Amino acid sequence: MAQYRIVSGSVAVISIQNPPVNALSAAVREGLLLSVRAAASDPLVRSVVISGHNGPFCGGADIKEFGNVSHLESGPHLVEIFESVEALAKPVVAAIEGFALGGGLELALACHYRFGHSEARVGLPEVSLGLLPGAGGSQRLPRLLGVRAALDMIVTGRHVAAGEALKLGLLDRLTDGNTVDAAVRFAQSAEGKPLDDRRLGNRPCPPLENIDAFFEEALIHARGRARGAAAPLACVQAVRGAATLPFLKGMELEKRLMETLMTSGQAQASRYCFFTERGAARWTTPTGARWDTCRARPISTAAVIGLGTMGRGITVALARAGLSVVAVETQEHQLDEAQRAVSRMLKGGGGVSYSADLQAAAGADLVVEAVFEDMAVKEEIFKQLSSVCKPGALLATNTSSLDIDRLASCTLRPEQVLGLHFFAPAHVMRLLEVVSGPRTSPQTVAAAMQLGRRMGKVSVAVGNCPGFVGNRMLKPYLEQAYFLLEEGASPELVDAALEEFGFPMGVFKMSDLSGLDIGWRVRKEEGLTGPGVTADQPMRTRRGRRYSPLGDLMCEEGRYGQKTGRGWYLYDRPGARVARSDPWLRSFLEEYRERHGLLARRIDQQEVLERCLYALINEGFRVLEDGVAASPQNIDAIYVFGYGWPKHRGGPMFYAAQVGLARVLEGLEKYHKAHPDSPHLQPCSLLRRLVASGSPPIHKWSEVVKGHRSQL
Ligand SMILES: CC(C)(COP(=O)(O)OP(=O)(O)OC[C@H]1O[C@@H](n2cnc3c(N)ncnc32)[C@H](O)[C@@H]1OP(=O)(O)O)[C@@H](O)C(=O)NCCC(=O)NCCSC(=O)C[C@@H](O)CCCCCCCCCCCCC(=O)O
Repeated sequence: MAQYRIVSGSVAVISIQNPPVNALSAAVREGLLLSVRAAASDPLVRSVVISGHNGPFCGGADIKEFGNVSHLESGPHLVEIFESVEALAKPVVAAIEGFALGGGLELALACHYRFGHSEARVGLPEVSLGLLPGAGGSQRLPRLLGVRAALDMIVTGRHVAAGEALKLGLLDRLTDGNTVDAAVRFAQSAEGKPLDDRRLGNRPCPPLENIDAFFEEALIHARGRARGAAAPLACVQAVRGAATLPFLKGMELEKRLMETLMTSGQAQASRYCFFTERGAARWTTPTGARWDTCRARPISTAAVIGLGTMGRGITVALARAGLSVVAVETQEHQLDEAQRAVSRMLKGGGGVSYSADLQAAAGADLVVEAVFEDMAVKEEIFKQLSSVCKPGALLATNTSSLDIDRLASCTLRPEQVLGLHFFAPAHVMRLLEVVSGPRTSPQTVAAAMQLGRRMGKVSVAVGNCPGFVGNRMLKPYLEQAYFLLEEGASPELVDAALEEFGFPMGVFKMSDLSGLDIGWRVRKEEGLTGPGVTADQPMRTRRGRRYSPLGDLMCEEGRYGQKTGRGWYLYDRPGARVARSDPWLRSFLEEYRERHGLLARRIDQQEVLERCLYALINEGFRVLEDGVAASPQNIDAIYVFGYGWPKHRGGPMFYAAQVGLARVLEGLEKYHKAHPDSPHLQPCSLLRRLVASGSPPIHKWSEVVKGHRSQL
């Protein structure tokens, strides 16, 4: 839909009307084209302003139409509309408030002038949807900005603030006032002036020296960052077309590349991630609590207990969300250091006060305990908090795996106790697992979810079990990686397979980064290693199942990863980041295999991927079956935003659907037959039931899950 009105006697104002983001749906495209034609044919109209109704200019093409080719093809095409806008013989001014993104910016590029509000932002983020700007953006933007600046915007998809856009020449003018009024005044002043030179399709791209070398390098750079995603490479190709081909030829190239991307599995996966991220806000718990029926009590003050790395990050995240925070650290020397670190991160005080006394938490609406992962210490703190804090205050623990219900039992307000699993660094990472125990009230979940949103996090409501969702699924993945080393693989081989798949870091590099000692401590607490294990126990079996002591042996050697300069890889010094292969490790693994009578065999990347990923996915099905996650989409959001799962592969559960559930089941059956002592490879019953019911699409899985008792 587009509104059409004439103002000041000669200016046609066309206003895109499709809340909330004024996306270019078929109806909008229809309305837009009709309005442009009306303006062209009306002799009273001497100029045109295009704006967005009620604020935002336009969020781009309607992503909801992308899954359906018949939707895409109904109504006029964007390319055709934008050609008519550019060809209009009357000046057309885009009045950009809020944002002009994707097709929205492409529309503005087809206009002859661009006016922006000083707080607007513009960008071509199609790459993050597995696409390229497919309505002329890849051809017009380089003609306006030059190849370098345009390529940067198109390949990164970043949003550019109005001030920068003005400097780049992307916007012609900024205003702090009413953008449409300013654009109307300007349009009138431009009436009757020549427009040829304002039509970007008529302009050549500003020349660039050593063009071939430039694009070769750009391609190498993009390939290095793409982690297997095709869209960034297609973006480079399209911009190269803009730099080397006449406009219409460039448009043909853009169209060809777009058609390939649009129908790809990667674009489907990226689109799925877009909606999954937003869908997490519409949380439900199988106990009946829902986002739209629970009123959240507002939180305006918070206390953070424990100012180690996590506590500092959480303090920063809460302060940036506008909360008044009291940061408590009972160790005086740590308190000073933490205060300096937090102030540095916040670039000043930022509404944070500090105390060494737990009593300081008395007035807070929410307390986040962030001491180290020790149940006894946490229990003691929760006992104290229960009496110190005001009635109604929520008590949260930042933990990656401990039992929320046990902590709730230490208090007189179990319905107000929950887990907030932040990911390090807590002020940077997007994911927050909001963990409710069996007694946590829906209002408590609602308040935490709302707070997560204020902090800019993708917050996912999950149930209480060891490791919750993310770490619970990570365990079988890590376990298979260790087993593969025992069987003949090297850390380099395993990591290469996972990095080629698209993870930013393979499992062994990740383990070096986070510290091998963390898992060692957890295994000791679980009685899998350490003094509790009697000498007569076989080293490679625990509780009747296969166990790899490799991680424990590494820690006994003092190899904790990057922090000690040695782990699965070698580093130049403790704390250094560049991983090098370590000959010591090679001999260590050889000796280990010899000692345990293990014959090293040739392992290929496919086996690495299948063993590690299928074991993780299998646990994901168990998580669904147990009701610990409300949907496969929630699991995928957790993996994409917290564990580096590549967006262009959609998340583990989406990936399973894309590979084919029958194939995943078959793979698990094969590996379980070969490794019967590894229960994580035994296909779970939900996966079997889904396959038996014909592998329904992912949004229908919940129908098969239904009927199962939930723990959420
Ligand atoms: C805009 C935002 C920055 C706003 O953020 P905010 O936080 O305010 O709000 P939300 O993100 O929560 O969003 C609110 C609400 O709106 C929904 N939504 C947002 N954007 C869109 C959209 N573009 N389309 C549809 N819906 C949208 C969102 O889902 C929320 O609703 P929900 O119910 O989920 O809560 C932020 O939203 C944002 O960043 N949006 C995305 C911006 C973006 O990426 N834009 C680019 C879109 S892609 C594009 O524009 C492509 C064009 O370049 C060209 C298209 C040409 C097509 C040609 C096709 C040729 C191929 C043919 C295939 C041939 C097949 C064959 O061969 O057979």
